[in-house]
Amino acid sequence: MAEQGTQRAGDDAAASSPAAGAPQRSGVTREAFGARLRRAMVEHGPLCVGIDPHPGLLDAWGLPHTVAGLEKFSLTVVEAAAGHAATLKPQVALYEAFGSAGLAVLERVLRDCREAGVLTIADAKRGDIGSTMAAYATAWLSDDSPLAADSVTLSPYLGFESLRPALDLARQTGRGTFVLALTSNPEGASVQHVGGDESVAKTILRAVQEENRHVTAATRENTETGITQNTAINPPGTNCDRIVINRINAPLGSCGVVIGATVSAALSDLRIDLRNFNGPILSPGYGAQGADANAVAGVFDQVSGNVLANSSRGVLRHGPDLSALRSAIQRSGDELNTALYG
Ligand SMILES: O=c1ccn([C@@H]2O[C@H](COP(=O)(O)O)[C@@H](O)[C@H]2O)c(=O)[nH]1
Repeated sequence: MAEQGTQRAGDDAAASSPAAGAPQRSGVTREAFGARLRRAMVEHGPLCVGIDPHPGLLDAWGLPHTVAGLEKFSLTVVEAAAGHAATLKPQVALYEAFGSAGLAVLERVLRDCREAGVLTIADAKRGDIGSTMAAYATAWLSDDSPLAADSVTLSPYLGFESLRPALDLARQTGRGTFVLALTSNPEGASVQHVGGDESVAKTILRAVQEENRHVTAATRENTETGITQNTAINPPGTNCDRIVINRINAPLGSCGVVIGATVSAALSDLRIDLRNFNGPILSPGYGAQGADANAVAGVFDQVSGNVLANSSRGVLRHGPDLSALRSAIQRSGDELNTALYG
């Protein structure tokens, strides 16, 4: 993990103080997740590679359905993706399926990512009443936990404020959260699309935006004054739209959302305006679920610089050969770069 910077753990672009009442941690100095993610996206582009060791993929890779097979699969993905994608997202369920030995493999994966400097999103989709939520928060977001990741996915359907222990601990330890807002699966509509103009999804987006309120002023200032061109994505001389350049460089909050690349119709039906959204948007649905890079760009045209598009099976099917897998990751990253940043 890149533990650069000398800010107090959890500080974002502008000052923010740890929420009162949240547990104090060991005080490792770590730059805020939003800032670390922004840098990773500038350096490596908007691709998140999912580590989803499905039984069918283990078969396709010629690996046994054992803990050894799980480990070989996972570490191959880490090796192929490190330095070629902004983040890695292990799907926690597929490790839990192997019991405690599977979780030990996940601990190793998270540790290896940290050592390789790759940011992680533990896709655990946790959500519970506040007192239990505190234990989930400790597991995924505290410095001392063997399962600590850079960020974790959260389900707000016990009420957004039930997530408070995780939101606060993430801020204190310089980690991040991704809250489910509009998931990529069709069944999500029966909960998330309810409420018309005041849909459940819109309420979640508003709550997340409020969590990141301290980045708004900095973003506006950045857009008005102009900023350094992102030379990794837009080499000097590239004729790019200045707004896109600014979006790519704009500060990101550390609290993000999950919005599927498959929900374009819902975004317009529910009249959701993402223009001022100030956090990262993790977008599954690219690849195996049918959305291509242009579809991702179309869904998020107002906020392209905030998008982290996940592909799991779409790239994983190119393994087990390391160079074939890495090439697939690079191809996906390149097509997303072109589609989202022009
Ligand atoms: O709305 C959501 C939230 C999470 N996911 C997860 O992302 C990956 C997608 O895998 P693919 O193979 O690229 O389809 C998987 O881990 C899901 O649990 C999602 O798909 N949609």
